[in-house]
Amino acid sequence: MNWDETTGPDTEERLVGSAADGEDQAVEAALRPKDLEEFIGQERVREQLDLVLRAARARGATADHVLLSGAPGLGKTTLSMIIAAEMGAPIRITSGPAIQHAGDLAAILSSLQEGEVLFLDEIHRMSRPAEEMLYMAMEDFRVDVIVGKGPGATAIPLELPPFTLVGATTRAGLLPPPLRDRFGFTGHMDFYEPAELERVIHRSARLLDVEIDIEGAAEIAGRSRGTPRIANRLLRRVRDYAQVKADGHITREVAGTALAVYEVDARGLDRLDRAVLQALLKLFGGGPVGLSTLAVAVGEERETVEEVAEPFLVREGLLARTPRGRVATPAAWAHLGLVPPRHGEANNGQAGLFRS
Ligand SMILES: Nc1ncnc2c1ncn2[C@@H]1O[C@H](COP(=O)(O)OP(=O)(O)OP(=O)(O)O)[C@@H](O)[C@H]1O
Repeated sequence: MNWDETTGPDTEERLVGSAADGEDQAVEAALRPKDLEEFIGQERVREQLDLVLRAARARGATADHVLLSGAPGLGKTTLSMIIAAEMGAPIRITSGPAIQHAGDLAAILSSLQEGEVLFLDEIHRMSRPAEEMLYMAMEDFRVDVIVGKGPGATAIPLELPPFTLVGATTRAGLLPPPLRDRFGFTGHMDFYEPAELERVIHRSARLLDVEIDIEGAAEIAGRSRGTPRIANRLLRRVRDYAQVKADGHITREVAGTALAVYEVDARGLDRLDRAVLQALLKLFGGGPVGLSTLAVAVGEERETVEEVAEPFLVREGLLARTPRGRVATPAAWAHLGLVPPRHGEANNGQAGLFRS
């Protein structure tokens, strides 16, 4: 697995990675729901946002600033586009890392039209000076543009048209409180339930003109790690398999066999996830074992194990991070079909024998 110092472990090649890859970007535009009605799941956020937008429309005002928090691929970009569509407003899309200097932000803000939605993805990764400029822009629709340098520098105030900022972040807790407080509405997006992902898959299958039955969609949904982006990606890979190896129709069997070929198991674990679990169970008797030792055992970087594999394993209740090290849960033994060593049994590397 590649490692990029600026962005962390490269997970793009993973079929179950939640970041968008090139193919996702090309297809996602066609699969995005266009209004709140079409947006599946996230009932509470949807209902609250519906009220915020209806009220703003009734007042003839620009909608309040909105903060969306949640893991990648849960629909934050989609929802920002829906906000713009529901308000009949244009949208400008940018991201925190793209704004290196306050001047970059000033250029964007000063070119916004009245009522426009500005979507700022990864807002927690914006530079500090830009962030401070954003405070004033959000509150007073005004920025101070600094002209010149040193003692002779002067701040020229610039009025902005009212706009709606939609900020997206993986964790709202990462935002400085002064920024967080300037959002009128914060929506937290949760992972999706399998039944909701089934609806996402049926909808995407319809749009992609793919035949799929109820059990086929359920099989893909169960392996999609609660994430619509992954559900759509798995659907496309299963469609390929169905076209080449079956009659194009996706059944439970076709989906199961296809995803076995791609090494995505029944719970959505891929090869890396299973390698980590297998090392933990078979080599270390279920732990506790230190992260670095575990990483060496699977031949990966420590950061890859910690940031790529572990979050999902922890979320699934298969692995626990404890002060003494990583520990497998009973569910991990069951998932890999292994028997945990009995209490007091020596951990001599023989633990974790396969059940016959
Ligand atoms: N509620 C939903 N209903 C149907 N499809 C959805 C839903 N949420 C997301 N999707 C689909 O999942 C894909 C990813 O969504 P989106 O790009 O909005 O995620 P994101 O949270 O903005 O991800 P990132 O943080 O990586 O930018 C899109 O193709 C979209 O169509």
